[in-house]
Amino acid sequence: MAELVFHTGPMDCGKSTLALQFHHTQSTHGRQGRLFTQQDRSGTSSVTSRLGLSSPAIEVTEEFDFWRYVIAELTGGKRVDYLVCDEAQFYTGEHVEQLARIVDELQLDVYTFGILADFRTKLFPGSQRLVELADRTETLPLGPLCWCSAKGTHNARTVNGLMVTEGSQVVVGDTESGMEVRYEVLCRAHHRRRMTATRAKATLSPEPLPFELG
Ligand SMILES: Nc1ncnc2c1ncn2[C@@H]1O[C@H](COP(=O)(O)OP(=O)(O)O)[C@@H](O)[C@H]1O
Ligand SMILES: Cc1cn([C@H]2C[C@H](O)[C@@H](COP(=O)(O)O)O2)c(=O)[nH]c1=O
Repeated sequence: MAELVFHTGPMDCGKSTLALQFHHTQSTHGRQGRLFTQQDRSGTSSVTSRLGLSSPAIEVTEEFDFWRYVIAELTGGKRVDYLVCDEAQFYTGEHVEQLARIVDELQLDVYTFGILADFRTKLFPGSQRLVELADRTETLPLGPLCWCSAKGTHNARTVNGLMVTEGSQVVVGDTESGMEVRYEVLCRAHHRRRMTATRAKATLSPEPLPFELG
């Protein structure tokens, strides 16, 4: 049975690396797939991993229709066995519905990769629809650590090291330090308390209590 799978986890947990590995492994076993992305950090139509791997990909614009694309490929005599879709959080609900139709009616495997929630802990529309429709949602086992060494689970957006909680849902960016606007993965407790690494360094040494008074 073909499957729609959603591989998720916070930023910097290895999703794009796994997407490229899936594509590579399947293609070396004679299967023919297509790689998709939307607004990759590199600014190019490609899937890029922080491990240095990258591969050209088809850009999923708002108007892009996965169903029409696959039907056109198949009726044009091309072979399509599976789809690998990175940055799927940015896809629309309609995109995800098209992917589910491809799985059900064409029996093609669709492997999607993306973060679940934004910097305010709200689900992205594409991720929400994937959780609703996917046959399986898999959380990647490894991931970045919060500055306190707990497992990093929540994506924070920071400006000069301070966490912000207002702004556009989509601002393409990275977790690299040294940038004015960047992302930092925190544990839930420190995300709730807006305690980024910079703020922790400035205010806590060592952290006096595991909770806030008042
Ligand atoms: N130099 C390195 N050596 C080993 N692993 C690395 C190195 N640089 C990055 N990584 C791994 O790559 C992961 C990020 O991979 P990436 O596919 O870009 O993540 P995502 O797509 O989830 O944002 C990091 O969590 C880390 O485990
Ligand atoms: C939390 C959050 C992230 N983004 C952007 C930042 C990156 O461009 C991607 C995530 O990429 P990764 O491969 O998982 O590292 O999403 C955003 O636009 N809004 C957010 O709230």
